[in-house]
This record gives sequence, structure tokens and C-alpha cells, in this order.
Amino acid sequence: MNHEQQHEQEKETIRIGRINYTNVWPMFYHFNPKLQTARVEMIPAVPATLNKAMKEGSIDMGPISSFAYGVSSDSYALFPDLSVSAKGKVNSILLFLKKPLSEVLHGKIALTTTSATSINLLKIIVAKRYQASPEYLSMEPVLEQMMAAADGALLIGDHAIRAYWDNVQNPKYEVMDLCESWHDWTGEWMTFAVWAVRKDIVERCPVEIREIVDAFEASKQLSIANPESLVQEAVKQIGGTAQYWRYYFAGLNHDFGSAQQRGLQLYFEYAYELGLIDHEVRLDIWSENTVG
Ligand SMILES: C=C(O[C@@H]1C=C(C(=O)O)C=C[C@H]1O)C(=O)O
Repeated sequence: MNHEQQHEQEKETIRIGRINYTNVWPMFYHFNPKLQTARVEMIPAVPATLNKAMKEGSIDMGPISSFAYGVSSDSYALFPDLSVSAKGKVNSILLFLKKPLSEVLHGKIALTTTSATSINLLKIIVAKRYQASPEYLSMEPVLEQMMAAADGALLIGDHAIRAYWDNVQNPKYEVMDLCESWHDWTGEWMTFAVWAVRKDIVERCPVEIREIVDAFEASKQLSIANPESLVQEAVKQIGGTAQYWRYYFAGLNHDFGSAQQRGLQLYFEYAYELGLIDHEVRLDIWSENTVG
């Protein structure tokens, strides 16, 4: 074994979850997994699966539902300035309605099994903005099946985008954008995903984690500088028009500054107030200082 191979062998392997929805592409599209200090293994899945894998420790870091961070905030630190956020319409957190909202609020709503943040966002909006308490069912993200069982259906990510396109072609349902509803009601940003890292890994591998944070940040900056390459890739892989994807990516924000944090803090306050989370959540942002 030569020196280089030996060095490669000795590197820690860091297991990174990758949400398999388009909304995280800016952070992954230019992410170069060839790092100096670590080997990287990518595990693609929907958010709910990654939330569980993080909790169990079968992945070390990556984007998870903000709600899942809130539930396990003692065990995780947050990466600075990475998120999936929006202010106003997000276009992929959609409640499809078979009847007027006022009736759906007293009926049944089917919730996608792939989400954690958005299903609780819906519960918060329904309980606090509309003072309603519909019956909730948890279902796989297949709109027609959900609508056969319920009066409304919540989809997220690419499942929501595809269902929206079908509904434009063949209109059957009213569509409500939950991020727009949150913003109209509170005036705040909403953060759907945060980049979390297990505290045990931060303590063991601070140098590796630093390099990975930088690689995500570099990918994000390249994507901001050249949005068109993501747009073309989305058309190729998922379909739809370039115009749609330009609009979609322009509506997303991947920062996690004080404005996004304030919105998420309010979400956690409401989640605690409604008993959706059993403790108050403090956002614990990772920095070199906190790991010594
Ligand atoms: C904006 C979105 O955010 C996603 C919503 C999530 C949730 O509801 O738990 C988790 C991760 C995000 O990527 C989306 O999927 O459309």
C-alpha cells in the first residue's frame, strides 16, 4: 500500500444524509466529496427517513427536518448558514383541497409520511390561525389515494411539485401554499430543513466537520452564482420547464441568518405550546468556539 492509499484508509468516514428532493440541490450539486480530511458517504432518502437515521446514529450529519432538530436538539448542533427556507410562497409545501378550506378544516386531512416540519406546520396553522381540529391520517405521498381517503392532502418536495403540475393540466383541487399561509399570518420566514450534525461526531471529528461545512457552503455559492446549471439539470431529471425551475429556485433561500432563525424560533414556540414538542427549543449553532 502506498502512502496515499494508507492516508485514504486512515480517514474517518462521515455519513451524510441527502434529502432526495430538488430543494436541497444548491448545497449538493457542486459538493465535491473528495476531501482532504474525511471520506464521505452519501445516503439519499426522504426527510422522514433521514430524521430517523440521524436519531439512530446511522448517519452523522446533513439536512433534516427542522422539527426533527427540535425534538432532538440536545444531541445535535446546527451548521451555520445552511437551511431550506422561504419567505412567502415556497411552492412545494402544498395542501390540496377537495372542498372549501372551511369544510376541510372540519373533515379529514391526509399527511405525507415523508415530512416532519410541514405536517406540524399544518397542525400549528390549523389550530392557531383557524382554531380548527380536523382528523389527521398519515399516508404515502400518492395524491389520488390520499384524496380517496380524506378531504385534503398535504404533500411536500418533488411529490408536491409533480402533483401540482398534474393539477394544472387537469384541475381538480384548490391548492394552498403553507409557507405563504405562515407568512401572511406571522410575517415571518419559515425554515423547513436545517443542516444538523450529531454532537458525538462534532467532538470526535471537528476538523473533518469544518471541511464538510466549507464544502457545502462552496457548493451553495457556486449554485447562487450560476442558477442556470441547476435549472437545466432539473428539467432533465424531473421534467417541467426551465421557466418553472427558475421560479422555483428563486423562491427558495438556503441561509440561516437571524431572520430565518427568528421564524423557526416562533414555529418551535407554537409547537411547544400545542404539545407537538415536549420541551422548549433553543437553536444551538455550531462554531469552532463551541467545540474548543
Ligand atoms: C421546502 C421543502 O422543505 C422540506 C420539508 C421538510 C419537512 O416537511 O419535514 C423537510 C425537509 C425540507 O427539504 C420541501 O420539501 O418542499
